[in-house]
Amino acid sequence: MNITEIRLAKLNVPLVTPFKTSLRSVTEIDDLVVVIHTDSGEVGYGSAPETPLITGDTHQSMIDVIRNTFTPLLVGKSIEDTWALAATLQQAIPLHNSAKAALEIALFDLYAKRLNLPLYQVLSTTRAGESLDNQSNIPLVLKTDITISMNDFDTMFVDSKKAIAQGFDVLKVKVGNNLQQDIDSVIRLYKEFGESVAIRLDVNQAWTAQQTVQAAQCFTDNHVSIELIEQPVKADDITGLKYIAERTAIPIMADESAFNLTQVKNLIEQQAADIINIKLMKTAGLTQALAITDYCQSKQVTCMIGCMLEGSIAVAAAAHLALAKSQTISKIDLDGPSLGLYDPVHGGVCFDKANIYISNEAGLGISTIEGLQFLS
Ligand SMILES: C[C@H](N)C(=O)N[C@H](CCC(=O)O)C(=O)O
Ligand SMILES: [Mg+2]
Repeated sequence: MNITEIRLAKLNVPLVTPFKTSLRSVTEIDDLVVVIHTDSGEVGYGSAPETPLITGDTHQSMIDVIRNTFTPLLVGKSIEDTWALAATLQQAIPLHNSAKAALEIALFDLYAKRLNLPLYQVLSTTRAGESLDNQSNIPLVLKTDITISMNDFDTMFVDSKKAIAQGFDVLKVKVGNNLQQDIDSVIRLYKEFGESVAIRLDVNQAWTAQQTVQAAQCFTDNHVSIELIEQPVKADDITGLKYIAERTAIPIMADESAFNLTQVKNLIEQQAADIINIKLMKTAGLTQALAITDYCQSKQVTCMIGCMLEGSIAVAAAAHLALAKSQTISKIDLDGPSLGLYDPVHGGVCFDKANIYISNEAGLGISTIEGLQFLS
């Protein structure tokens, strides 16, 4: 099975409600879709959103690097060599993690189809040629949290109530607006809903280390139980993360500080983070995400599988990874597709509010995608 062509398309899905973090506010899922064609007629799908404030990648930068750098490296190559092709992609040029992620996902979709295995079974191996774990007894369902966007308290209250009514039992509450307002909103949300759901916070880098310790102390003083605080300080402020981790019992999760294995090792060695949020758009795809989960498993560090605001092609790959590495990835933040008004991707992984059902179809199992707008 040889690669003949790589086509690119846009795929947009309006959101049920605007997605607001301390970094950005958006009203639709906006993905670049990669379609890898082969001489057997089989196609592989991958996708990536643009998150320039986090990854530095825009759709235009992805289009340029895929067309100019990656396509010439892949066309004509055999899908049998997917592990080597992924290594070639990673080494070809620094950065461009989102483009690499979309391509790796499409390559592994094809590779798993070639092996006639669901992707999670392929990811249960760590490299080509290893025998597959017997995964037949694992349940093929994951439960995701849901993002509660950063808004005034009344809006966050309504959004939380609706999410709980839909069956979500973990709220990922976005904060990072104004410290006192953040603290007040979280305390009030906890008093309203803390009995029935877990509450995790994502600050998206908006607090200082001192503010984080102050907020954590307020939560403790008010008997507010917070599951974890995600990326409270700037991505490069590892000293700040360590300062916080030394002063609060609330687990601290690294997100924007943890793109690659080197950063993850440093965070864990320095005891600057308790939990690592793995996202394929940060790790440049599946291979480095596997290396990070293997390392975290060896250090008995818990991981979350996360996503950007993105649709169900790449998030399906993340769900397969979570299933393959469920011993280490015990927290799931794969709510991107559920935040959309509908899912244009059919077959394979089904995102049904809090539940993510993973099928045993080969690869990602995608049958059709509605509304793809191919780029010329
Ligand atoms: C969508 C997911 N629950 C989430 O919150 N991801 C963000 C980044 C999303 C973005 O800005 O696209 C995160 O964990 O920081
Ligand atoms: Mg985050």
